[in-house]
Formats: sequence, C-alpha cells, structure tokens
Amino acid sequence: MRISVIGCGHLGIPHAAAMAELGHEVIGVDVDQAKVDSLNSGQCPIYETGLPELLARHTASGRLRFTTDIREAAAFADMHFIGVGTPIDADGRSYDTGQVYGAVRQLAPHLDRACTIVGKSTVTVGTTVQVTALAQRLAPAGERVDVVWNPEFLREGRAVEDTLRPDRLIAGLTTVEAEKAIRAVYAPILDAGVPLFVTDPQTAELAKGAANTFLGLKISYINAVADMCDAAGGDISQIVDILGIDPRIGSGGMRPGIGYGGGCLPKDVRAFTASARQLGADKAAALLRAAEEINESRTDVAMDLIRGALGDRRVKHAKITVWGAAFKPGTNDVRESPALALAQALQQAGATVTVHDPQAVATAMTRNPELDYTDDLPASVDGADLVVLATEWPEYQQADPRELAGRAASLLLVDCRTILDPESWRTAGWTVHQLGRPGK
Ligand SMILES: NC(=O)C1=CN([C@@H]2O[C@H](COP(=O)(O)OP(=O)(O)OC[C@H]3O[C@@H](n4cnc5c(N)ncnc54)[C@H](O)[C@@H]3O)[C@@H](O)[C@H]2O)C=CC1
Ligand SMILES: O=C(O)[C@H]1O[C@H](OP(=O)(O)OP(=O)(O)OC[C@H]2O[C@@H](n3ccc(=O)[nH]c3=O)[C@H](O)[C@@H]2O)[C@H](O)[C@@H](O)[C@@H]1O
Repeated sequence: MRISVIGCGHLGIPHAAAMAELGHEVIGVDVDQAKVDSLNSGQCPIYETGLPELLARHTASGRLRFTTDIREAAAFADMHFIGVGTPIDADGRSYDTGQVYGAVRQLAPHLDRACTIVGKSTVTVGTTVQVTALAQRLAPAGERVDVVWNPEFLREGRAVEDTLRPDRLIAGLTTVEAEKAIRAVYAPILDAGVPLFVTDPQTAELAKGAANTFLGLKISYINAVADMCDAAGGDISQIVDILGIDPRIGSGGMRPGIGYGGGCLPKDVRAFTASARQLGADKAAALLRAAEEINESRTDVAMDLIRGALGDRRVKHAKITVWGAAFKPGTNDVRESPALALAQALQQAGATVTVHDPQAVATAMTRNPELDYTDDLPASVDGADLVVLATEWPEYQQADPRELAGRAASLLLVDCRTILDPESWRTAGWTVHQLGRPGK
C-alpha cells in the first residue's frame, strides 16, 4: 500500500520505518524541516535500537522518504497515519489535541481519492468522532474519507520491535471499508498471529488511556509498598518476586524507583484522571489521583534517602553524581525524566551536581542547561561525595566498583532503582543505600 505517516517523532519515525519493512511505500511528513532533512539524509534523530538500520535500508531502497509538504502526502497515499504530539493542555490536565486537528485540517482539503485516516496519537475519548466530522467536512466533495483510531502501545527503546511484533492491535472504527483497509495494512502482522480487536472508536480511545493508566497505577502501587518497606523494614525486591510469581499480578512493570516519567505515562494518567472526573466517575478519579500523588512524591522520597545516606554531612555543598538523565534506559528521551527532576532538586538544595548518561547528555543539556553533564562513566564519580543511581542503565550494573572506588572522594552510593548487587559494591568498600531495602 502507499501510506503516509504524519508526525515524525518517537512514534512516527519507528512507525514509518516499520511500515516500509512490512513492504509498504511510505512518506513521512513533519513540520520540522531540520528533522525531515536529517531523516532524508539517513540520520536518525532519536536513539532507538534497530531504527537507524531500518531507516538506512528503506531510505536507500526508495521505499521510505520524508517531506514537509502535506500535499505531496495527500497526492501519494491511500492511508494516512496521524502520529503528531498530544501534549498536556495549558490547564495541565487534559490533552491539547491541536496538533491532531491541525494535521487533519492541513491534509483533508488536498485529498483527491477515497482514503483512510488512521489516528495513532493518544487522545481523549470522543476525538475520533470529531476528527471524522472535520475530515469529511474539509475533504473535496465526493471523496470518501474513513477514520480509524488505532492507538499505539510501543515502548521507547523497543519501538521497532513493538511496532513489528505488537502484543495486540486495536482498531476503533465504524465502517466495513475502514476495517478492510486496516486488515490490509497490517496483513503481515496479523498473519503472524497478532490479535486485532475491532471495536468502536470510544472503546479504542479509552483502552489506550486505561492501559497507560494501569501501568502508572502498578508502578505507584509498588512504590507505595517500597515506602512501607523503608518505614517498617522489609525488602521490596523480594516482595516484587513474591507478588510477581502470581500470574494474576505478574512481575512486569513493577520495578520500584523514583517514579514513572517520559512523554506519555505522566500525561496519560493526568488526562485519564481528568476524563474520569468529567465523566462523573469520581471514585475512579480519586484512585487515579492517588497514583499521581505517589508519583509526584518520588523526588522527595529520593531526597530523604539521600539525606539519610549523607547523615551529618549536608546536601548543601556536597559534590553529588547523578547516574542517569533519560526517563528510562534505552532512550535519549528526557521528557518528564525523574532522574533530571532529582538532579534539579539536589542542585536547588545546594549540591554541586554532575549528571552522567550514556546516551541522553545532548537532549538533557537542551532541557536542563543549568546542570553539568558527562558521558564518561568513570570520570563522572571523580571527587564525588555521593553517587546516586537514578536511571537503571545496564552500564551501571556492569560498572566496576573497585575501579570507581579509586576516583570518588567518599564511597557512598544511593541506588534509587534498587538494581545493583549491594554485596559486590560493599566488598569494594562502598556504603550502599537502596530504595525499599533498608539495612540490606
Ligand atoms: N513516544 C511514544 O513512545 C508513544 C507515543 N504515543 C503517542 O503518540 C503521539 C506522538 O508522540 P511522540 O512521537 O512521542 O511525540 P513527538 O513530540 O516525539 O513527535 C510529534 C511530531 O509531530 C510533529 N508535528 C506536529 N504537528 C504536525 C503537523 N501538523 N504535521 C506534521 N507533523 C507535525 C512534530 O514536529 C513532532 O516531530 C502522542 O499522542 C503520544 O501520546 C503513543 C504510544 C507510544
Ligand atoms: O503511550 C506511550 O507512549 C507508551 O508509554 C509507555 O512506554 P514508555 O513511556 O516508553 O516507557 P515505560 O517502559 O512504560 O516506562 C515509563 C516510565 O515508568 C518507569 N517504570 C517502568 C516500569 C517499572 O516497572 N517501573 C518504573 O518505574 C520507567 O522508568 C519510566 O520512567 C507504555 O509502556 C507503552 O505501552 C506506551 O505505548
């Protein structure tokens, strides 16, 4: 099929490349000329495993190209995926769907044949109905436009794999033609046995919000239990193992730490909570709000752990190394990064902070230029009074505690993600504090 992907960000680039991999001819559209130029020259503007190779292969073969000209996409494609951003609104609680409506407004008047618009962005329930009305109103008279909502479940860092081999596909639609088109575009994935849920648009929209909100709830729940371990004595790592072995609970997405961040979970939990409130589901809203409050408290929890670790020494004037800037390992995305929030809080408390990250120094510098950065792991601990592990990159688990012991001023480590083997660090002379594992 000939398809376009409108919005080439963390979702759109992997989606465009994956669609080319499935055999489609793809045109990616973005308003950002620099991004389009870099994509057309084979450069990948985001750090994502397997994506540079896929981009290089399909831009070279001519099956994938990028443009800023929406008319070119309208003239080329029979199906248009919309993957533009849906940031949180100025009120801080609901989606700003302006980019979605903006893309449809730009595209629809140029449609010159029957086509399908497939929304992938995460939106408030009810958006598909409005997008459909808008597209059909603006399309030239006589041109058939079907709209499908097909929410995306990829995780950053695994975007290519998740797009090509998803757990499930959802299509919220209302016409036979739309279902035929969706089955055609995803045929190789469906043939591989991936289930497709064909449903109404509202169910599709709500399912996406409900999924991300559940992930946020699960993380906040385990973080609440980690706090109880810290207060009462207990080992959150063992509790995760004990709970996770029960298939009704499952151990996935239950790692304790300094909270969920990124471009999606925080805003999606916020927006879903707001929807619950607007729809009159007050008790649901209260439950979800509690999960948000737990998440919002994680920087304070980490600061308490750090203060406890420093003892008589104070945060003020301490030289502190923060390991991690990305919101999670495997990406250079720093949107709503809990690690950067912690680094900022430490700096505001008077510490001299150096942030290390293996991939996200450049993006973090743009977002938080007030902090100092390095991508040299051993050098990051030079002269440090305290090292704080904030993002669980494998590099930190693989680091040599003996080598680092020779460089730090004081052998004090706070593991906010509870991923290190404390024994190997203690053997090398370090004092280790782990979140949710007091005295372990
Ligand atoms: N980042 C992720 O892993 C996932 C994101 N989503 C959802 O996908 C949507 C996009 O998210 P991201 O890719 O992270 O955002 P992003 O901010 O990385 O990318 C959005 C892109 O859309 C472009 N854009 C804005 N208006 C445009 C227009 N009128 N025409 C063409 N391009 C336009 C922007 O320049 C930007 O490059 C959001 O709704 C998000 O919630 C869903 C699943 C996974
Ligand atoms: O809608 C989206 O954009 C995507 O949001 C999340 O994906 P992502 O933001 O890439 O990251 P996750 O792996 O879910 O992690 C989110 C945050 O939660 C934290 N987290 C995750 C898992 C865990 O057990 N504990 C934990 O603290 C991570 O460190 C990170 O800050 C969802 O997992 C995807 O299914 C969804 O498509």
